[in-house]
This record gives sequence, structure tokens and C-alpha cells, in this order.
Amino acid sequence: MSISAPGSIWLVGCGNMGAAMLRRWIAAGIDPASVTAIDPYTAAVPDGVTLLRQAPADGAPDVLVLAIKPQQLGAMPPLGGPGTLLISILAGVEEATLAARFPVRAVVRAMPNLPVSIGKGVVALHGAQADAAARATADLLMAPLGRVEWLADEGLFHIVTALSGSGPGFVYRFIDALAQAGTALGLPEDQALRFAIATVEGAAALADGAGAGPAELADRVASPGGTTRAGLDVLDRDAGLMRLVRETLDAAARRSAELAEAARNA
Ligand SMILES: NC(=O)C1=CN([C@@H]2O[C@H](COP(=O)(O)OP(=O)(O)OC[C@H]3O[C@@H](n4cnc5c(N)ncnc54)[C@H](O)[C@@H]3O)[C@@H](O)[C@H]2O)C=CC1
Ligand SMILES: O=C(O)[C@@H]1CCC=N1
Repeated sequence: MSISAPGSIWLVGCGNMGAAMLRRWIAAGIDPASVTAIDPYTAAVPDGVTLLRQAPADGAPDVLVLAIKPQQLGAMPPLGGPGTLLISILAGVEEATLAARFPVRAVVRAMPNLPVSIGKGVVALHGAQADAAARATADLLMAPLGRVEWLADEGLFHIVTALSGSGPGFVYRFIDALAQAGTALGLPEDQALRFAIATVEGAAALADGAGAGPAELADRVASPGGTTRAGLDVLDRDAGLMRLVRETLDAAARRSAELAEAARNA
């Protein structure tokens, strides 16, 4: 997929996620000269991208992408102008909070996840006041990052942030657990990790477009009286895995709501 920049872009915060999105945009064909990264600490940006240690005192971009930590919002000057589209990836921080702080034309919230750096991320979008042009620009910028879907309701961001925003972190824990269990049972450590990663990658790829839900796919792996059923019986005992994952998402979603409240009061 090749795209051209929708005008000038200021990327405020070029850490893990900001840099991941930027790398993907450049790979997708956005002219690096159209991007200014603003970050007091980041080590480097891709060739051709302008790096500033603080935001310019005047001027405004066509698109302002906010990728700082939610806790850093209070220190932000009121960037943007009447023609600017603000896209924020800040966990929890609400559109109304952003609109009150930044004098922009439109606000779109986005919740990406780390695999956007290889174009296999998930990006959820919402913009209650965003017009068709703003939504089209957001779609254009997010398309190279992976699966992009608009949310029907801004309140759903807490759940999406827990599921797909934080989700890679939870999946990495599962991969680690698979690998460590394999190692504990006697496999060489590096081989156990390679097999765990390839198993999760292959299982996810197969589930996408398999025409069957994950429960049915699990049954297809589990031969009656076989090894998988013996293992699934452990995961399913007292709905153990289901409960653990539910509590995990609950905790993450609750934290998102706390971040929203803190930003409202910042
Ligand atoms: N890491 C992830 O997987 C995801 C993160 N997010 C959101 O992305 C945002 C950034 O998260 P990360 O990239 O993980 O954090 P990070 O700490 O890696 O990046 C934040 C960047 O902001 C810079 N920064 C600090 N103060 C600044 C200022 N005054 N002006 C400009 N830049 C400043 C820091 O130097 C750093 O490079 C957060 O709001 C988070 O909720 C959303 C989805 C996934
Ligand atoms: O942990 C966080 O707060 C951010 C938001 C989703 C993923 N990372």
C-alpha cells in the first residue's frame, strides 16, 4: 500500500508507538519531508524527517498526531490551528478533553497497538465531531498500520484499549508461558521459544478467515481422548483461563477510565 501525506504532519512524542507509526508511514510512501517529530528525548528519527526538541512557537500542521503519555498532556502547549486535524493515541484521554485543550478543526481518537510497526496492528478510531474529510484523512493515515475500524461509541475505547491496545502485552506473556513450560519439561530454551512464537502466529493466521470460531477450532485440534483434550481440561477447569483473562481486561479497562478522569482534571 502506498499513500501520500495529507499535508504537513507534526508527530508529538516519538517513543515506542509514535516511532512505530512513523516507520510504517514512511514505509508506506509518506514523504519524510512532510513530517516533523517533536520530542525532547528521542534518539533519532527516519532520514528526511525533521526532529525538533520542542514545538514551534507558531504555525500549525494539517495533522497533529499526539503520541505522548497521557500523564504528559498537562505540560502541552495549545498546539494546532483552525485547519488542523488532531489525532490522539493517548490511552483514556477523551475527545472533549482534547478539544478543550487544542484549538483544532477536528479531533479523532485512535487506539493502535504495537504490531502497527509491521502493518499488522489493530487501530480503533472515533471522532464524534469529525466531519467526512477528517475521517477520510484519519482512514488514509491509519490504513497502512493494519486492521482499522471505527467505534460506534467513544466509551468503547476503555474495552478496546484493554483488548487490542494492551493485548499484545498479554499475548507476549502467554508466549513466554508456553516457552517456559516447554523448557521446564526439557526442550532447549531457544527452540521452545521459536516453537511457541510460530505456534501462536500460525494459530492466529488460521483463525482469521477459517469460517469457524476459536472454540470449534480448538475442538478440531483436540482428538477425542488425545493430548490436547488433556491440556484443555486443565485450562477449562473452573473456567480458570476465562476468569483470568476477564480479570486482566477488567483491570486494564479500569485503568483506562482512571486515566480519562485524571486527564479531565489535569
Ligand atoms: N506502547 C503501546 O503499545 C501503546 C501506546 N499507546 C499510547 O501511546 C502513547 C505513547 O506511549 P509509548 O510510545 O508507549 O510511550 P513512550 O514513553 O515510549 O513515548 C512517549 C514519548 O513522548 C516523549 N515526550 C515526553 N515529553 C514530551 C513532550 N513534552 N513533548 C513531546 N514529546 C514528549 C518521550 O520522550 C517519549 O519518546 C501513550 O499515550 C499510550 O497510551 C497506545 C496504544 C499502544
Ligand atoms: O499500557 C498503556 O497504557 C498503553 C495503552 C495501550 C497499550 N499501552
